[in-house]
Amino acid sequence: MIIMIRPSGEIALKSPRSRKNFEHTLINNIKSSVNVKRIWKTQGLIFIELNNNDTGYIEKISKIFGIASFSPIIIEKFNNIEDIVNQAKNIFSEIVKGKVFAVRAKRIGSHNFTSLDIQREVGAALYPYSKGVNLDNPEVEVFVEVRQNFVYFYHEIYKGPKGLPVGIAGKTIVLFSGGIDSPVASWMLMKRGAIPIFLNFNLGGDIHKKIVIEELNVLKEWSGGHKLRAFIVKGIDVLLKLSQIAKGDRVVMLKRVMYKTAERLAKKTGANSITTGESLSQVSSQTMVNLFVTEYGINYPIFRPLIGFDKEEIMDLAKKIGTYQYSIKLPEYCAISTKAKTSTKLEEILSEEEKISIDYDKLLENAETFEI
Ligand SMILES: Nc1ncnc2c1ncn2[C@@H]1O[C@H](COP(=O)(O)OP(=O)(O)OP(=O)(O)O)[C@@H](O)[C@H]1O
Repeated sequence: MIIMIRPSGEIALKSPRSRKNFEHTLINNIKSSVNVKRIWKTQGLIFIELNNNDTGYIEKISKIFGIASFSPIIIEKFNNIEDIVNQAKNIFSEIVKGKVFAVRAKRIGSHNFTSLDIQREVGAALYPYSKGVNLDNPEVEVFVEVRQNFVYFYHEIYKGPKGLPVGIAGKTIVLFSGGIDSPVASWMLMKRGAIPIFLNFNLGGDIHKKIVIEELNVLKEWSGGHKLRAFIVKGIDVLLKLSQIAKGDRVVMLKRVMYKTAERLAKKTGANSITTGESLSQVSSQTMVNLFVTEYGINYPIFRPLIGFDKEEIMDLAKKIGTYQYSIKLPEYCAISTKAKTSTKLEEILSEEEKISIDYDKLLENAETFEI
């Protein structure tokens, strides 16, 4: 089985050096995601020959970032247009049976026929098997692409997720709660080529951990075969410390602890950013002023890809990604009691922070780590 893969349009627009690098990463990701016997690249397209025992390849390829679309194809050599017509008849006569169809032809190279000739002649050859031709609204589209002395036949085009290949953008630390939003934020960074390293503060024991792992397994399917690393910190130890400070400040303080731990982890792992699932004004800890106080003094860029999304949009994406069904099982953690103030004061938070003296390195040393 041969698949023709069309990389995201964005890749073709890069400078030759970046393009080569992006295509190289994409090829490696494809090799790590499906069982490939042979892979080659020509004229901006990637071709793979799959080992026959790879089942579910359509679902797998449709989750590799950097791919715009793909088609299972049959490649043949030809001497003249009659060869092409005969081959098309063999391949497609069953497929157009009882259906209204259209032939779409493309041609690259020099030949003594045009793509219109191919459309006309292949159309005429298939017509007797079909229910008729309709170029505007066909039930089946038959594609014939002539490239120099080869011809490609296909009738299916599957969508890829577009974006850029995972790995081209370096690593980001994702503050990963297990709720609906942070898995979506992780997916969006992966879509732009980042490798996520997950940092979770466990606030709900084994149930919390189980949900986090289930979600990571779903995200793994989108990772282009990259290993995903996760760190699970004992969040309960932090909650105990927070009981010393004013109730209304606790949520923002907890977030500061998470950001600061993420900063340490970024240094340790060579990541260049921190990613969160925050969306402006979604809850009281995500007001603009609270985001300002939360990230004050953090020296890494903080990516919040969901900042302008409303909850419904985020939920729709979570369903598409596949994490929603696990996220909704996460219980609300009310252990840090009362809601955050909508407007915490930076000076107050900084002086309270001194009181609680947290050893961030120790939090990481004691974290449970695993790789998926
Ligand atoms: N226990 C946690 N461990 C790691 N990061 C967390 C944790 N809780 C929250 N975060 C980070 O802070 C962001 C905002 O969390 P918050 O609980 O305020 O909002 P949320 O809308 O419920 O987010 P989510 O749906 O991701 O849980 C999360 O998206 C995540 O990036």
